Amino acid sequence: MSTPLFDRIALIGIGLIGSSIARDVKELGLAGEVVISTRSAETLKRAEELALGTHYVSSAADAVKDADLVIVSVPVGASEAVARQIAGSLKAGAIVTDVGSTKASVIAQMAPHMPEGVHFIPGHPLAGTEKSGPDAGFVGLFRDRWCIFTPLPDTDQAALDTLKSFWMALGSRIDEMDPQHHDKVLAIVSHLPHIIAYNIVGTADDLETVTDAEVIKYSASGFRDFTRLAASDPTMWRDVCLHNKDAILEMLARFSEDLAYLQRAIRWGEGDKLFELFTRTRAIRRSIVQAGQDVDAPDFGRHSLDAKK
Ligand SMILES: NC(=O)C1=CN([C@@H]2O[C@H](COP(=O)(O)OP(=O)(O)OC[C@H]3O[C@@H](n4cnc5c(N)ncnc54)[C@H](O)[C@@H]3O)[C@@H](O)[C@H]2O)C=CC1
Ligand SMILES: O=C(O)C(=O)Cc1ccc(O)cc1
Repeated sequence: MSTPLFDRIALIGIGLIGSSIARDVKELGLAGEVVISTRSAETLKRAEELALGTHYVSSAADAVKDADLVIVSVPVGASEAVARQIAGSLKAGAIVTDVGSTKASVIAQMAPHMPEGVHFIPGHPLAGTEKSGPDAGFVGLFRDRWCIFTPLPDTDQAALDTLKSFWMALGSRIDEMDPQHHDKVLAIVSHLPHIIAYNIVGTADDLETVTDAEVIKYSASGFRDFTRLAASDPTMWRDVCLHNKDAILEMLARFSEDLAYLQRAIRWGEGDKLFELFTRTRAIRRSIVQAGQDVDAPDFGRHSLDAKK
């Protein structure tokens, strides 16, 4: 148990990410009170059954009253609606943060509504799974994972340090980035892989000459990896695509060009070109593994870590 960092934390949205934060806060004793609010009554009831917080309220505005830290964990397209709901009830000096997968759009949606004296600090934990909802969260999700902050130019350093201490208490490694740069980096390392996964699984489903039953029966582990990503939450990923449009389209254009190069090399039997690319990409995988960031089957790996405690 740590000393509480905050008297009262408000969690707006209690799905995979919000509920994982709640579980860590409870396990580590990081807050005196944890007030939970979410859009649907059914999810709020489930959060209460799981005892994720200390108070459960249907209104986001009521939830943030007197909160020292407010964490918004909703699909990025809902950011503005939440900012509007909470703006008038925030306590002076409160820290408001989010966990959204895109940053420029979340800032554009939320910052204009934040009152003077409230510290709005956008954040993004690079940790998750393909699952969603309050049952999907677990203790330790953020351990040894990066959490990237994209502070605004006038961000208060003391508030930023406090927020960093919170995420470090959850075990995260901390980085800071410009929001536009964040959105480009994430477009290639996270958003494109999901889009490619949705696409390849869709293509397999549409084939006339190979049945769905054969795809399921004979799916090799490479295809299975894609199906895991392609099982990710449709609302969340629709919002990511719509709210990081420019960076995703830029990366997709590069990707399509490179795919055409590969297609041509296969057509013309240019084995040396294929061999050169496959050798280069193998080295990237090896450096990821060497850096200790091999995160195969992240959810199962994490659960087994927890089970050993
Ligand atoms: N799933 C993942 O692996 C990761 C997700 N993220 C980001 O975290 C955020 C939350 O994602 P998850 O927890 O995975 O989603 P989730 O679908 O598990 O949970 C979303 C929660 O938001 C609530 N919600 C939706 N619209 C709302 C509204 N207008 N007002 C209040 N509550 C609302 C839902 O009731 C639910 O409790 C998203 O912005 C996502 O981009 C960040 C890192 C990883
Ligand atoms: O499940 C996976 O492999 C993920 O990549 C999880 C994830 C999804 C979205 C994020 O913004 C960060 C992490």
